[in-house]
Amino acid sequence: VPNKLLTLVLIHQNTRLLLGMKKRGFGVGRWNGFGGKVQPGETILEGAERELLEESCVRAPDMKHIGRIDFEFVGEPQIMEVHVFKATEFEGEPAETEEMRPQWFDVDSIPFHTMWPDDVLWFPLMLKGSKFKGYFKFEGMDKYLEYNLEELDQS
Ligand SMILES: CN1CCN(c2cc(NC3CC3)nc(N)n2)CC1
Repeated sequence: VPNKLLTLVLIHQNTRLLLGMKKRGFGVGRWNGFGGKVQPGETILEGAERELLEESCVRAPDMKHIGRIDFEFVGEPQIMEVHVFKATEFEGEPAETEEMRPQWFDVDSIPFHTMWPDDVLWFPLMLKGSKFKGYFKFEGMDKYLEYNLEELDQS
């Protein structure tokens, strides 16, 4: 079964990080970056740009691909392949949409208790500018059984 291609965009400006409260669908009730499914005929980057605009009303032309995390769920054959992007600049004003309610957080007070449980493990890599590759095996929505995370050489 081919992987499900998904995107996740974080906007990290100095000491603040833009997150959105997911208002419906997968991950509802958790703070996260912005993203969604990659559509046929678009690149992963185009998908990330499209979802960011749809979900937050901002554009981030400088977004860079910084990582990939594969998520397996016990009992589910399709792996979720999440491509993570980070941007520092953005155009427009973050605004609430049907999907997301945006809010700025200080990087020292990220609400990990109301986020996906994997985030506390890889957000530090994202914040310090590392490139990374990860794998998590989840059982249900709140627990992972296994994981690995590696920082990749930037050289
Ligand atoms: C389109 N979205 C983007 C974000 N994404 C996830 C998933 C995730 N953990 C996986 C166990 C679910 N953790 C974060 N931070 N984001 C799922 C798909």
